[in-house]
Amino acid sequence: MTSSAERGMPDFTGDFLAFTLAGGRPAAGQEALICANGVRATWLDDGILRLEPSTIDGTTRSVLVSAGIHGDETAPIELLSFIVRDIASGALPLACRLLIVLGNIDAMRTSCRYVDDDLNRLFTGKHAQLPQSHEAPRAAALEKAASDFFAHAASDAGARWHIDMHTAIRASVFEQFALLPHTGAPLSRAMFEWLRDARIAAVLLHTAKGNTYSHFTAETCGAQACTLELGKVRPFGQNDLTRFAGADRAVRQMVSGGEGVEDASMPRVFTVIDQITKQSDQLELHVAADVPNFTAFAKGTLLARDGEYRYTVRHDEERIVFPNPSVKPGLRAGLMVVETTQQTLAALAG
Ligand SMILES: O=C(O)CCC(=O)N[C@@H](CCC(=O)O)C(=O)O
Ligand SMILES: [Zn+2]
Repeated sequence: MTSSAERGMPDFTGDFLAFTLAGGRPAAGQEALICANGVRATWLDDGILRLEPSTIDGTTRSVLVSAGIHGDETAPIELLSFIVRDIASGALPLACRLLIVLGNIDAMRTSCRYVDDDLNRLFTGKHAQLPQSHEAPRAAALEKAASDFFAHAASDAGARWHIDMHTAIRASVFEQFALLPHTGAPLSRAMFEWLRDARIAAVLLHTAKGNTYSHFTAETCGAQACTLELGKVRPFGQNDLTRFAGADRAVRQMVSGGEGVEDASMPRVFTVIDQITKQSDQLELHVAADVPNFTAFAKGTLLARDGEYRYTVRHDEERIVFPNPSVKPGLRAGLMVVETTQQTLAALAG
């Protein structure tokens, strides 16, 4: 194994995003490099990189940080590539085993959410039902990479983390929010405190199993996992990365083992009470394109009709998240949530 300095920069750590988009592969025998501070960087596959500190013991955390599961959600992809650069150069100390994943590379190349199918609907084995889909092998590869990575992790639940970074199609009442998968495990106070430190304003609690990446790592790998929505979708190079400073700082703090900043309030919490599922191409969603995520609707409002199906607001107030009539039939066209901040925060496990 040679050091990156011996080989001369740039290597795959200098600009992991550019290297990945260009379809770069390390030369044979050059897949593992020793970077600054003795960090070992191992290129595992397109867009998949493992970084390890020089010493690892039974308490070392294992952290998966991913971006670009949707190819057009570019800001977190840029942030993640800068984190790789800074660890490799020594500017950011590394205190955990770290798996970096850039998700849907072909969709990134064409600035679209996906090529054939939404990658974030193909995890927990769903890819096996769509073997012809362009995204199916990628979902299988990402599942395997996560399983292999966490197979060598400390067994303590607090030692396994997955942060999956996205941006959303619409604006949002809460510009930055998180979604937690539903696995039946108790909600983790450590996760909520980290989300607070990341300046996440709201947390959405799923109440049903999903096929998302964070659901897979939570359920199958025992990770504390979340999906972050950090702002709006924009093309590469058009992001104001200062708007992502809170999450960027919190991810850097997690990987370097630094202390969080406790000067923000806990996020508000919303729990999913129903899902509007697209039954057919007849779906009418009565939510205009400029209505932000988490907009509230009053009891009795008709929000969707699709053949015989109707969605009418039942609670005094319900908020809609990710309304999207353009999804494929059978998929989620909107999530309905109600606020549960008090009871959720009161019940957090220590
Ligand atoms: O803006 C949108 O409509 C979608 C943004 C996005 O990609 N959200 C994730 C959320 C994952 C989850 O439900 O936990 C997704 O839809 O995959
Ligand atoms: Zn996304």
